[in-house]
Amino acid sequence: MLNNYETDEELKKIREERGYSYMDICEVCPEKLPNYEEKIKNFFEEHLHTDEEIRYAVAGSGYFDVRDCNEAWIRVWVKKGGMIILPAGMYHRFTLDESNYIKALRLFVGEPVWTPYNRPHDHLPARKEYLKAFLENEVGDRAVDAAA
Ligand SMILES: CSCCC(=O)/C(O)=C/O
Ligand SMILES: [Fe+2]
Ligand code: NI
Repeated sequence: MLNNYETDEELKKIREERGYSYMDICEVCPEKLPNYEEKIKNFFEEHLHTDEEIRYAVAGSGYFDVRDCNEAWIRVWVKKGGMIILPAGMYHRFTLDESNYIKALRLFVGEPVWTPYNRPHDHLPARKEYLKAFLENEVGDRAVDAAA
């Protein structure tokens, strides 16, 4: 469990291993997040980014929704001490849970780019590379399993 994100050794190791040079804090609640209503609406629009989205919950909790290979939603409940890494090009959305509050570390490789591309944005290279790296492999794996 993360105690102090500025000194935590485990987090330091993850940052070094994965090259997460940038880190800041994002608090999601009406009092702390400027333009809260607009932002929370945008977070819940299904979108992708051209880089990884990395969030580490230091307080509160929230839901990250992603889709399985049949397009069904999978809800990931990220709570205090939990980390999520969404690959570049993976569609997702975010919403708060009943606690109505999350304080998350945002990590990034280099200068951060937070631009969301709402679905559909299948023509982006990041989307094509994501499909190639994850979904095509998975289909390939199943074909091998079926033949075994
Ligand atoms: C928990 S941080 C707020 C959500 C966010 O930054 C984002 O990009 C959701 O997709
Ligand atoms: Fe996002
Ligand atoms: Ni576009």
